Amino acid sequence: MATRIERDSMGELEVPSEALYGAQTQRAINNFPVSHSPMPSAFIHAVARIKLAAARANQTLGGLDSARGEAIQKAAREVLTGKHDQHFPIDVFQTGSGTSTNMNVNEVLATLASREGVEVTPNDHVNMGQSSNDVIPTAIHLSAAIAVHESLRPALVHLRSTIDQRASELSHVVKTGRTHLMDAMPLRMDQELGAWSSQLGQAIERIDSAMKRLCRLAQGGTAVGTGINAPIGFAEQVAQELSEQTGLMFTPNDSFFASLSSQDAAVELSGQLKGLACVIMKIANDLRWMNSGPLAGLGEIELEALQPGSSIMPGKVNPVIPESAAQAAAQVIGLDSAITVAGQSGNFQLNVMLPLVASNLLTSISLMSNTARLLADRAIATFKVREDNLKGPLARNPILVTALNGAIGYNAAAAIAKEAYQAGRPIIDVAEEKTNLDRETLERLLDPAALTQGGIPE
Ligand SMILES: O=C(O)C[C@H](O)C(=O)O
Repeated sequence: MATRIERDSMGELEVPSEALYGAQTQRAINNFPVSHSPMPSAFIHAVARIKLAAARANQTLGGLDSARGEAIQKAAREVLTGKHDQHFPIDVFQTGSGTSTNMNVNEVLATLASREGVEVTPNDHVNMGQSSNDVIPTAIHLSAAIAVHESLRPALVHLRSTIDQRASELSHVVKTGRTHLMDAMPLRMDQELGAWSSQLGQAIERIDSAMKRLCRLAQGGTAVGTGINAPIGFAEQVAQELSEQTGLMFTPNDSFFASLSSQDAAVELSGQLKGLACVIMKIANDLRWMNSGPLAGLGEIELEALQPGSSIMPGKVNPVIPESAAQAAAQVIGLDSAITVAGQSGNFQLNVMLPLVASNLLTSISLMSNTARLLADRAIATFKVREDNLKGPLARNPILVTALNGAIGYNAAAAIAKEAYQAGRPIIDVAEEKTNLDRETLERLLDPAALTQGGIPE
């Protein structure tokens, strides 16, 4: 590979000739061959947004001349198109402050900006009025807030409205409820799907609430939180610039010392993503149980056939979308554990597990966004209900006898249920023999559809 010589405060080293980055990035590439996973591009773009906003603020407040300021802004906009993503190769498992990634962006922007015919340096111009210690926590909040706003929330709203649509189409379908996986009292399918919708609605509320804290930024705190080397008004102007860039409402946090040394808002959002993952897991599991069979399972629904299920068993079709969703949910729950540990890693004035928080949070948001759309479009919108399979077990369900508790008492009802179950007979026939309730009364009391309304059967 052709190389060129670059220099930093530690001396000289070789970097690939084509690389837009410089010496500090190359040192980090050499130092951290750990996961071979680079920082997510959404995170790099968030850092570029901060550099763009900082250049504008520095032009107004910090004495950055307009030629350099404009060149840095142009370079940042180019990075935001994604066309230079390959120039940000540093591993997630790097310095805990994310200094390597901050310097990677500083170096690439300085190279691009210098092509405009002005000398722009990574530390003095691109990083002016900033430290990794405020840039990286700001980029965590910014990148996560953008991802929630642009991807996750719309995907969750779409999943919820798809569920609501199916629920209203299926409000006539009555099925056997299950508790402990065992036959229980009946309910309607819109009630069952309505539970998923309500869970999702509340997950969205919790994520919306976490967004408020996420929109408070570290920028302006610089090295330890005092704001050393940043001009007065810098924090406010950067927050204002980022708000204009994104349409979100960012403000400086009330304590930069807290912003630099903690990751509480990221831990909170990750926790809400974990809660969402539990919702997704529940929906995925209900779908696969309902779809089980087609002959020897519950067979209540038929998921759309998307691919051959088996390499050896011809004709087998598996619930691949719920399986994918359940794995994504498991991953989010796992990533949250690492974020929880990282959130505790604030030592005095700096949290030192920031790149891990950034990467895991964005991965979780992306997994949940994509999963919500897949579940909506390739499972929930398209499953068919096997109504005939629902009717038979419903009529024979001995638990319907619960509706007779008021008329004949729990013990008498239990005896009827036991006999109906052992003899495999409809509950109504056994109840007619064993009680003095007439057929008409029993039909009314044991009507599965009526039993889905709640209240005391009359
Ligand atoms: O990179 C910086 O700006 C500061 C660094 O993280 C440090 O505190 O040592």
